[in-house]
Amino acid sequence: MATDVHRPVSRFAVHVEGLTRSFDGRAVIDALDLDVRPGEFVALLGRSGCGKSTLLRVLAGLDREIEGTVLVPRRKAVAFQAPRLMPWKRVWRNVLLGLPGKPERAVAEQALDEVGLGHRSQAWPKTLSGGEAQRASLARALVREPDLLLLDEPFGALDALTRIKAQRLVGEVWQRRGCAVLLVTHDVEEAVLLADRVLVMDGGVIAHEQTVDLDRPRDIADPRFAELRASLLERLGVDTAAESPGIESPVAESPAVKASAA
Ligand SMILES: Nc1ncnc2c1ncn2[C@@H]1O[C@H](COP(=O)(O)OP(=O)(O)OP(=O)(O)O)[C@@H](O)[C@H]1O
Repeated sequence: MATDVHRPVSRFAVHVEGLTRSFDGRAVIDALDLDVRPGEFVALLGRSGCGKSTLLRVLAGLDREIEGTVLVPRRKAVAFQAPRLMPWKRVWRNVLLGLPGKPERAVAEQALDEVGLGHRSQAWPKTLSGGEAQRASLARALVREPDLLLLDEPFGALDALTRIKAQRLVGEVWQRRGCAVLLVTHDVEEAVLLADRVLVMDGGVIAHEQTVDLDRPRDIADPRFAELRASLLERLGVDTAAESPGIESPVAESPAVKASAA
C-alpha cells in the first residue's frame, strides 16, 4: 500500500515549556518541560496518578486549562485504552468520525487495510474483538495523517498475545509513517521494545529519561534489553529480584516509586 511520510518542518513534534496543570489547587503537572523530535518514538512511564494521561490530554488539545507553553503540530491524533467506537455506526464510519469535509469511504478503508482490518469495514463495533476494536481506533487516528500520534495505554486491556501483535503493528505503522509517537504505558518492557527514548514522570515533571539505543527489531532476550529494562524498573522503584519474568511490572502499585524518582 502506498503511504506518505509526513514530517513537520519544525525542529520539534512536541515542545513544552513550564507546563502546569492543577486540579482543585493541586499541581498534577508542575512546570514540566518536554521536547519530542519529529519522527521520534517516546514512551512515558510513571506510577498511577502521576499525570501521564493529563499530559496527553493537554498535548491532544483536549484540556486547555493550563499555564506554560505547549507547541504541537496541527495534525495530531489520539487513541485511548478504550477504543471509544460509536456502536450505532459501522466501523468505516467510525474511522471517519470527526474528519472535516466529506471524506470518502475509501479513505477509511485504506486506513483499515493498514491495520489489517479492511475485511471488517462494514461490521458493527459490537461484533469486533478487543484487539480488532483497538485496531479500528488506531485506524481512526491514522486517517488524520498525524505528525504526532498520542497513544494512551492502547494495549492495556488486551490479552498477552493480542497485545504483542498490537505492539508490533504500532511499531510497523510508526516506521512506515515516520510520525512522532508519544506512548503512555505501564509496561516497561513495551516501552523498551518500541521507544527511541523512555521518560519517567514523577512529581509533576519528567524525572528521568533513558535513550534506547538498540537496533530494531528488538530482541527481549538481548542482555542489553534486559539491562535497560532492569535500570528503568529500578528507577521506578520496582524490586526486580522479586519479579517473575514476563509479568507486567507493577509500576502502578509500587509505593517506592515516588521516593526513588524524587
Ligand atoms: N478532571 C479532573 N478533576 C480532578 N482531578 C483530576 C482530573 N483529571 C485528573 N485528575 C487527577 O490528576 C491526577 C493525575 O491523573 P492522570 O489520569 O493524569 O494520571 P495517570 O498518570 O495517567 O494515571 P494512570 O496511570 O492510573 O492512568 C490524579 O490524581 C487524578 O485524580
